[in-house]
Amino acid sequence: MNIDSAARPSGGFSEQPLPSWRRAVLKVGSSLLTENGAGLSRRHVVGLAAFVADSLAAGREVIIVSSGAVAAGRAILPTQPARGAAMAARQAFAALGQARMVGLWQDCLARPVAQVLLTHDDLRNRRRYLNARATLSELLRLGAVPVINENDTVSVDELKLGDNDNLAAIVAALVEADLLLIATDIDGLFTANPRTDPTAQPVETIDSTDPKALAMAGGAGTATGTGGMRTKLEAATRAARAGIDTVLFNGTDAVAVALLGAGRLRGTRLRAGQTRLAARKHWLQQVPLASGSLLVDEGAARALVGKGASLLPGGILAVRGEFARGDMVAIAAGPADGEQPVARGLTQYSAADVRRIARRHSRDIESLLGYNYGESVIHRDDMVTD
Ligand SMILES: Nc1ncnc2c1ncn2[C@@H]1O[C@H](COP(=O)(O)OP(=O)(O)O)[C@@H](O)[C@H]1O
Ligand SMILES: N[C@@H](CCC(=O)OP(=O)(O)O)C(=O)O
Repeated sequence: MNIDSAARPSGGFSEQPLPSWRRAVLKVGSSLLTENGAGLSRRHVVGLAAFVADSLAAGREVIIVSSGAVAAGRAILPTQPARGAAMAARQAFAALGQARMVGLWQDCLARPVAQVLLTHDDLRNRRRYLNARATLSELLRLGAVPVINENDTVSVDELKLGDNDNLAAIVAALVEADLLLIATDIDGLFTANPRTDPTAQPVETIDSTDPKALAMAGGAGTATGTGGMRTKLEAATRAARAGIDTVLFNGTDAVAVALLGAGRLRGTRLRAGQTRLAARKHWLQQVPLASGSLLVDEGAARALVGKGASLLPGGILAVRGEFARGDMVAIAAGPADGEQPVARGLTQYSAADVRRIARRHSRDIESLLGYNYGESVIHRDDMVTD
């Protein structure tokens, strides 16, 4: 690709390698989908969609988190909200504009686009969280492009995620993305908001959790945006906790967008400082144990500890107590008078289900239960050994 880096001023940012990735979440802010608050515009979406299409063609996976529903809806029925009803008006605008926003992505992408609307509740409730994860994996397997937004029409004030930067970080952890790409209307992070401080300097790379980064960030630059740099840095911190790097770049800059496709970043890299697996294992250690537990045979215990294998139903001898799908359960092995803790992990099946599939082959799960959530009861990535 021949990219003329000198074609456009870059706010002082030079080029650096983009961290390598196979699955990424791309967050696109309202300012990139709208033109001065006057409804949707494809101007910047076309370039971002081309980046997505090229990435898919190269065998990568991209999940889009897109804003713009409220801005689109506001332009469809421009009206002043009734006094005290700003929230209801915003929710109504979101309902009006959502379909058009997703339609815009579909217009610009040849692959089928799938609308996914999430609320804070969906992401806090472990069963719904796991189901959202399963749906997104299936969409990716089918070759669709998920376009996610917050379900603004049903999100109540105190439970709202409120900004799509944080939503994108949660989704990145949910789908175990390698990278969170945030497209916005500014070249990257500056030492202060350059729209108000002419001495602001570009920051090309910084640790996501460095308190200096958050101190630099100000609010939104336009009436269309929500949260400004602050929510982007919160999102980077959140992604870092899952071991995911974040990059910020200017989605209005066609050169910066094209560079991404060539594995180059002109913008800010926010480093996670730990690998995804290390972050996940650390997080798993912190999750409280459910009251139930699993007793496994010696062969299964050896496979878990020695080979880092997943726990299959065939190696489970007994189920103690009760737990739900998604709970953290303890795994033990050994004779009744000398059981030893072996590992702990997030179970794909409830206690009642495991009682029915214990000692059986994974291929029998579907016929025994009438459904299946995968061949393992606990996947190795969801497990830490004691
Ligand atoms: N330190 C900073 N560096 C860069 N931009 C900043 C900074 N502090 C505040 N901003 C503002 O953040 C804006 C981007 O956030 P926002 O308007 O919410 O965009 P989006 O719609 O893409 O989420 C920039 O246009 C800028 O005005
Ligand atoms: N869910 C809202 C977007 C909220 C939001 O975070 O906006 P932005 O800061 O522009 O990414 C919408 O679709 O309009």
